[in-house]
Amino acid sequence: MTAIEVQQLTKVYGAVRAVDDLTFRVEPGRVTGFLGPNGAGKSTTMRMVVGLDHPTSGTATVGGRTFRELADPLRHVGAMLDAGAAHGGRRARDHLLALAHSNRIPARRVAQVLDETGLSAAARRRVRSFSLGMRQRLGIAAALLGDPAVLMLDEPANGLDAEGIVWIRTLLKRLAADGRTVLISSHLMTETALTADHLIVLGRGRLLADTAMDDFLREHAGRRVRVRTTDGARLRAELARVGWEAAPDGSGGWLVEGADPSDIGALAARHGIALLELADEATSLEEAYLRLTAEATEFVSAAPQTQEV
Ligand SMILES: Nc1ncnc2c1ncn2[C@@H]1O[C@H](COP(=O)(O)OP(=O)(O)OP(=O)(O)O)[C@@H](O)[C@H]1O
Repeated sequence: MTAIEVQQLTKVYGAVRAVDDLTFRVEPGRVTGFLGPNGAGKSTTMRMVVGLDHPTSGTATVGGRTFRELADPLRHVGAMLDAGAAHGGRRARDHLLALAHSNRIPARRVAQVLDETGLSAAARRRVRSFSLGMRQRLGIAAALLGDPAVLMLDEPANGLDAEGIVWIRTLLKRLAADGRTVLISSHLMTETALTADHLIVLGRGRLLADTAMDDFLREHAGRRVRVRTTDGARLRAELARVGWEAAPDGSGGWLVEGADPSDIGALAARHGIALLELADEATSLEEAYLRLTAEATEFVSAAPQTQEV
């Protein structure tokens, strides 16, 4: 079982603390979404995990070893941090063959990963003729090449079409179900909600959350009920009497923040109000995430300044 372990990791660029005393573990067997606003430190953290950047202090290890200590690292960690990394003049197959050769990976893996990423027909084309989505697939093919126990992908769905997005979601879930460690950064909340089981959220280089997706939604999302009735005005008045506020949903129904369907159903029954619809509106990951990061921003701007910016 191979985990990514980040301990008291800090990276300072001049006056910017890009990563600030970060500690977390990415566990095998599940997809972990890595979230945070622009500039939160996600890419810097990932770069330190694969040895592309040196920590100012702290450690980032894979299976207890730093990336530089791993023999044939692509056989342990597959990373796609920059889908533009392949040289445009190279043919896709040759790019993968060179990577395989330098990491002592059998050449037959090249055909396998080209097939797995849907690029077999384009294997002999030069990378410069590839669309953004095809480059993305090639980056994922390179990450899969060494059949690694750990995968780390920066914005894996970037540039993929609808079919490609379903493909990558299914692939990532299967890789995690195989027992691999899968870390994906993303700004696509709906996609992350469908793919990830666990979340690590950063804000200004610091850890804001490290939690199961379900718990995250429960903790940071508000409850909300959508209700439609033949007598909206009366329902609204009765709700107001017991402290609930019903707001029009724009399509003839009402939204009641903070309520549970059973609260509304019981109240309507007591007053003989007919309900046409009563639905628990699951708050989206996007709303929960925005609430958390907004709280963090408020906290940061309200806190005393300890450093010159
Ligand atoms: N090589 C560098 N030199 C100077 N500053 C850097 C460098 N790399 C990153 N930074 C700064 O570090 C901070 C964190 O950047 P990083 O790219 O890690 O964030 P991110 O969470 O990946 O953002 P995004 O979602 O926009 O990709 C930012 O303020 C960025 O400007």
